[in-house]
Amino acid sequence: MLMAKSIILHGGAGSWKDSKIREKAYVVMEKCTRRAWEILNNTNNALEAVVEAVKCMEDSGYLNAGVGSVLDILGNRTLDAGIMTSNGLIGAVSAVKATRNPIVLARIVAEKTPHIIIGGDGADTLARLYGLPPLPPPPKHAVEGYYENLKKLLGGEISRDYWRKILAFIETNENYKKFVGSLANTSDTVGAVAVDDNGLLAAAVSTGGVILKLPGRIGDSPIPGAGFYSSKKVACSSTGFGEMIIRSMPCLKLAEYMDQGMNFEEALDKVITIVNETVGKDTMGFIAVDYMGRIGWRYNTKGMLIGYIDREGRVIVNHKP
Ligand SMILES: NC(=O)C[C@H](N)C(=O)O
Repeated sequence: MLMAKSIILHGGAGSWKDSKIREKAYVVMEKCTRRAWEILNNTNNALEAVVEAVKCMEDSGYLNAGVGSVLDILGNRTLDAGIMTSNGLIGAVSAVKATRNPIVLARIVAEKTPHIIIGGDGADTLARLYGLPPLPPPPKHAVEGYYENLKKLLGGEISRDYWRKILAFIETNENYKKFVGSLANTSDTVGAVAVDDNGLLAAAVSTGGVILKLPGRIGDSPIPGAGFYSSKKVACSSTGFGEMIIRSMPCLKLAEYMDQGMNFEEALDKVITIVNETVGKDTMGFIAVDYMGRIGWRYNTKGMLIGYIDREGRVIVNHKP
C-alpha cells in the first residue's frame, strides 16, 4: 500500500477579500505549515503535527482561534477546540475563557480524563491544573474589528439572516439593547489534518466562534463529526457557520462515504454537494487527508485560507485554492 506523510492546515473559510490582516494571516499560515511539517518529519506522529499546527495558529493573534479569537456580542471571548485520531483518541473543549491554547487542552481531555468534552469554567480549571498559559487580552485589530462589526450590525449593514436574528434578539431584550448600544458608541477558525508513515491519521480544530455571537453559544468545533473527525481512512477539519456544520455533519459524512468504498475525490465532492443541498452555499469549507496521504479540500464560501506541502516539498499558501 502506497503511504506518504502529509499535512494540510486551514485558517478559516470566508471571503478574505476585505480583510485588513490578510497579508499577516498568509505569513502565519506559511510559518505554521512549515513548522508542522518539520514536526511531522521529526516525530513521524500525526497527532504531534496537528497539535503543533493549530497551536501555532492559535498563538499568532491573526486568525480566529486562541489569542486572535473574535469577540461575542458583549465583547467577551469563548473558545472551542477538538481533536481526534484514527486510533481512538478524542477530546474537545467548549466555552473556554481563559486559556491560550484550547487545542492543547482538548488533547489533555482526551489523554488524561475519561471524558470527551469539558466546557466552561471546568475547562479553564483543568488548564490551570496542567499549567497551561492564560489567554492574553485580545489584540488591537480584534477589538477594532468588534466595534466595526457591532456598528454595522446596529446600523443594519449586516444583512445576512444569521445576524438579523441576533439583531432581533437584541432589540427585544432591553438590557442587551442598552448595553450593546453603549458599547457601539465608544476581523477565522483554524484546523489541521495529517497522516504519518505509520498510517496514524489526526484531525484538529480550534476557534473563537462567529463574530457577535450570543454569550454561551457553542459552535461545531467541539462536536465530533461536525468540526472534526477521524476514521481509519480519513481525517477532516471544518470551518464556517457552526450551526450549518452541525446540521450537515460534513466530517462524519466524509468518513462514512469512504467506508462505503467511495474514493477520496468522489467522497469530497459528494459531501460538498450534500452540504449545498441541505444547508445552502456560502456556509462552510473543510480540509481532509486520507490514509494514503492524499490531501483535499472543498468550500462553498468565496475562499478558504489553506496551507500545505506539495509533492516537491514546497509550502503552498492560498485563500482561493
Ligand atoms: N469561523 C469559523 O469557522 C467558526 C466556527 N466554525 C464556529 O461556528 O464556531
